[in-house]
Amino acid sequence: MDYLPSLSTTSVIITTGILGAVIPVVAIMGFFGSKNHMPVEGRTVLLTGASEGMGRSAAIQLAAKGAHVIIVSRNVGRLEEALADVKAAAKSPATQRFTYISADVSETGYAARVIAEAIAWNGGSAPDIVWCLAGLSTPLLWTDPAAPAAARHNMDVNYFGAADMSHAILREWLEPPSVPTPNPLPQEPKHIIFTASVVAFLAIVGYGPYTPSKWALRGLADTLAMELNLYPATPVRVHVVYPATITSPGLARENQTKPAVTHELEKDEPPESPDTVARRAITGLERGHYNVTVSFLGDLLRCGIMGGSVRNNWLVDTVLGWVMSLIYFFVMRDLNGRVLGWARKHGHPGLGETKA
Ligand SMILES: NC(=O)C1=CN([C@@H]2O[C@H](COP(=O)(O)OP(=O)(O)OC[C@H]3O[C@@H](n4cnc5c(N)ncnc54)[C@H](OP(=O)(O)O)[C@@H]3O)[C@@H](O)[C@H]2O)C=CC1
Ligand SMILES: CCCCCCCCCCCCCCCC(=O)[C@@H](N)CO
Repeated sequence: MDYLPSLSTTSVIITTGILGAVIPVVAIMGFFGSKNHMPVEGRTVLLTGASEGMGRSAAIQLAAKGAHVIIVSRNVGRLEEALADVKAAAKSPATQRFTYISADVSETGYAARVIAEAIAWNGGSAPDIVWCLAGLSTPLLWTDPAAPAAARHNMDVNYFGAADMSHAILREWLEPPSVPTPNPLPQEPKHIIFTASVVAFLAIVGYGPYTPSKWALRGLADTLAMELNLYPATPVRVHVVYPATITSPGLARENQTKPAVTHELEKDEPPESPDTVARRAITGLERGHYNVTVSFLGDLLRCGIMGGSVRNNWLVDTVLGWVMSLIYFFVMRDLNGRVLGWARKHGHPGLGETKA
């Protein structure tokens, strides 16, 4: 039996027609929504995982917008190099401040130390925005002997590294006022930003050690999005950014273990540079988006799995969600068919050798 047919032309025509009706609506709504929901000029931003890749690009772009910037990662040499580039991008070099803090986000207790050092450096005030970008991916088939240990490490860095930071910074931001003020002035919201991946919308073969750590971030963010309603006097916004493939040093590292069949399916999503992904993520954050995507495909995937997540635009997200329930009939036949076809062509992938 040939493996299942790929996307049929009918489905493409239907999809194009529906999206052709929706896209102008999206464009018009985007045009009128020009308020910046995450101003950074004069505010302090702390970014973990910002000495390389998307985090380094985001730090540079936020410095260019006037933010004071703290970058956090392990390797001091790379931190110093990245900080030089961040400083060079400053909008107002005479007044903006920059520093780095070396830390391993997989270590228990790192976050409290980093926040304490950040507050000491920042004149006694906590950072206004915290963006957790530190992460890695170890793609392996789940039967690979190295998969369980890789899964635990990916969870330690990608999930617990961000979860512990969100716990530490929320305890700073949500400290009850020493003197209760009956009518506090409206404050510019603080922001906690997680960085997941489109595989947290659509799981792909070969990412078993990685994908659950990014789905876990969605679960925590959705919980906080509801829980933060308990603190109306100190507004905090939570966001999750969902990149697809980024041509970063991390991509080169993960490709060393990535199964060939994973490469085959990933070809459908064109890779983007760290600068492009960071720029699109910041645009989504400035638009006030909760689940922030960096491509139209990513936004379709977002709408295909919203559940109780905060919507960016109820009308558009609902319509695209309906469309996606139709498209997924064809997409999942295509993706699963290609994996089945791969098995027919290449045979049993084996259980033994581990590349990690
Ligand atoms: N690359 C891709 O295709 C995709 C990446 N993502 C996600 O986007 C984020 C950025 O990815 P990418 O641009 O590829 O990043 P890179 O892998 O290129 O860079 C990772 C950064 O995080 C730091 N880091 C890694 N591990 C730790 C750790 N344990 N503690 C502290 N810092 C750490 C690294 O510095 P150091 O080693 O010195 O600690 C470096 O600054 C990650 O969360 C990733 O999972 C999402 C989708 C696709
Ligand atoms: C309309 C709907 C069409 C759906 C087509 C689906 C095509 C699959 C694209 C999967 C891309 C996976 C990128 C993973 C990036 C990542 O997180 C790793 N590089 C880890 O760093």
